[in-house]
Parts: sequence; structure tokens; C-alpha cells
Amino acid sequence: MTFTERIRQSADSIWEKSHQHPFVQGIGNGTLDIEAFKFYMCQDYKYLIEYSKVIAMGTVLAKDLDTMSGFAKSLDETLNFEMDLHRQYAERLGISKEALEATVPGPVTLAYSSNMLAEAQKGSLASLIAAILPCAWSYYEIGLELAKKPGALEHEQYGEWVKMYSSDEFGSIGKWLIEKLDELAKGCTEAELDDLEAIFLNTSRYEYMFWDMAYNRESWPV
Ligand SMILES: Cc1ncc(CN)c(N)n1
Repeated sequence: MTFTERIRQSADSIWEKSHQHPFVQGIGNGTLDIEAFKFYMCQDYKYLIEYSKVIAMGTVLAKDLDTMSGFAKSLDETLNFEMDLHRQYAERLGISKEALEATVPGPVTLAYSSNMLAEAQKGSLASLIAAILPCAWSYYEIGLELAKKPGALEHEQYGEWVKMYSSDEFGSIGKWLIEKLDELAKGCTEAELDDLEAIFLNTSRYEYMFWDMAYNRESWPV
């Protein structure tokens, strides 16, 4: 079993809860309240800005040019391909560019992005990848699952979202990160692998919390 197979297996019960979350299911069957989706789009836009910074840090921690290029490509895809989806949805849903940019990150968005940045700052490329891998991998898994639902890809509101996250282009980021982490894991001690697994599990938990935050449109209580 590869290291990423091992951590995917450990995270299975968390990922399954994300797959079954009413927000995710609502995108797939088209029943999600559009106000919850708008809330999600704005929070996710802010999240992706911080996520992009973590990817940029990957180019700094990379030990070779191929790895640097891989992170540079992922950064470009996030800023100019994935975030374009958010900009297009914002326009279509009547959210101005200014309102999108001015979104105040909610408690889960802030905690999640701060945690990723903190793991990346510990200085090991493996920790950085463990902290971002569930983002790329679980969205692709969810995209592929939802794409199988009748009508999901053509849905007037949510079809574009499902198309993006089930696309080969998006999936290739996660596949590349999986390869990189498996390569790096070969040089790690068992204690280091346990630490990477804990980081991966925490990000997986934050992924679930992000769906839940969006579904409940949760912001600061005071
Ligand atoms: C919260 C979250 N996690 C992951 C992804 C996929 N990059 C995303 N857009 N948003």
C-alpha cells in the first residue's frame, strides 16, 4: 500500500461524511438553496486566495525545477482557472466584484486557511503537501461522484461547478500531489509519516467543516 493509500484509508469515515453532506448532495441533485451556494462561493473565493499562497510556498520549498514547475502550474490553474469559476458564478448570481473581494472570512474559513499556512511554514514540503492534498483530491472525488448523477452536469445552476471539479484538468493537480507525497514519504521515518497523516486528517476535517459552514451560512457570532 502506498502512503497516500494509507492516509486516504484513515480519512475514509471523514471523507464519507463530506460526500454525504447535504450541501454536497444538494449540488449533485440540484436542490441546494442558492443563498447557501452564494455564501459558499464568497467564502471559497477568500479561501482560495490563501490556498494559492500555500501553493506558492511549495515553489519555495521545492528541491528541484520539476517540482517548482508543478507548483507554478497548480498556482496558475488555481488563480486563473478555478477562481474564474467563482468570478463567473459571482457575476451570474448578482455578486459584484467588489462584494466578492470584500467578503470577510468566517471562523471556519479563517481557521482552515490559517492551519494550512501554519503547516506550510513548518518548512517541510511533505507537510505542506499533506496539508493541501485533501483539498485537491477530495474535490475531484466529489466532482466525479456528482457527475454520475443524472442531470448534474447539465444543471442550470450547479452544472458548471460539477464540470469544473470532475474535469481532468482539475484532477491532474491532485494526482500530481499524490505522486509527490508518495515520493517524499519514501524518505520519512514512521514518526514523520504519522505526523503527515495527522496533518492530512486535520485538513480532511476542515473540508467537512467548510461544507457544514456553508450549508448553515455560519459567520462570526459577534
Ligand atoms: C474549501 C475548499 N477546499 C478545496 C477546494 C478545491 N481547490 C476548494 N475550492 N475549496
